[in-house]
Amino acid sequence: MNYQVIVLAAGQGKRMKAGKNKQFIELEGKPVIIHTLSVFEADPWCMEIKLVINEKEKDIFKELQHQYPVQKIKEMVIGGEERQDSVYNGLTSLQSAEIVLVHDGARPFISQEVIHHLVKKAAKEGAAIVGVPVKDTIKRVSKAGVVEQTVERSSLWSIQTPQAFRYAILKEAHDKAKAENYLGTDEASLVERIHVPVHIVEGEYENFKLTTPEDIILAKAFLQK
Ligand SMILES: Nc1ccn([C@@H]2O[C@H](COP(=O)(O)OP(=O)(O)OP(=O)(O)O)[C@@H](O)[C@H]2O)c(=O)n1
Ligand SMILES: C[C@](O)(CO)[C@H](O)COP(=O)(O)O
Repeated sequence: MNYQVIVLAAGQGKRMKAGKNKQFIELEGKPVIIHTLSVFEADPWCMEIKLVINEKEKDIFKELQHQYPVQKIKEMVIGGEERQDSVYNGLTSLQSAEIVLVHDGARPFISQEVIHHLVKKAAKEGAAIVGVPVKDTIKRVSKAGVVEQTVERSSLWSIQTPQAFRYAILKEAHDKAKAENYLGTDEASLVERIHVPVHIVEGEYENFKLTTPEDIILAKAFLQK
């Protein structure tokens, strides 16, 4: 089974407060983005990687590509203002595609096993995403900081990437969102708006997104495991 993947690295990493794009933070001597790309480079099902970058960081990424060559990157794509714009640019740069995955460069611990479950599901159903059941008790809280409700947890999932779709479905969802100025936090939220059922594949808690400084401590601990 084959797929193409859009790997997103064009964000600023503001919440990480590292003074640079969090993709360049080193874990065990290698930048985060290289850890992430290595998973797809090693996966025989992955035919092509579209790496989406910030125009201003082109030279840094070219240097990285020189230092850590990734054969499946045929070209780098320039991202946009919002994550969704970056995905769109990656998507429209694909010449032809059947199954497309979208993955955050900031999730370096995705496993090949989960990717394969996801790709099989997307090939069968058209749309599939990776998630894990929430572990905490979840409450709805008012703006004044008072609990309004304890939400029933059994149907709540924390959603990760990769998210996988038949190309035509993801393109239609993005075109509609663009036309209606809708901004979602993930691809599935756009696909839900064109009424295509999105299937969940249970993933791993290790596939967390490096978002704030504590995540780097966790990532280092995870790599030493
Ligand atoms: N315009 C954007 C914004 C985000 N991303 C990518 O989307 C992924 C998930 O986004 P997030 O964690 O929000 O990353 P940042 O935007 O970098 O972080 P922050 O929101 O803290 O600035 C990251 O790999 C990031 O590089 C992107 O390609 N283009
Ligand atoms: C797509 C995503 O990784 C799913 O968890 C996430 O929504 C994107 O990042 P953000 O932290 O919501 O900006």
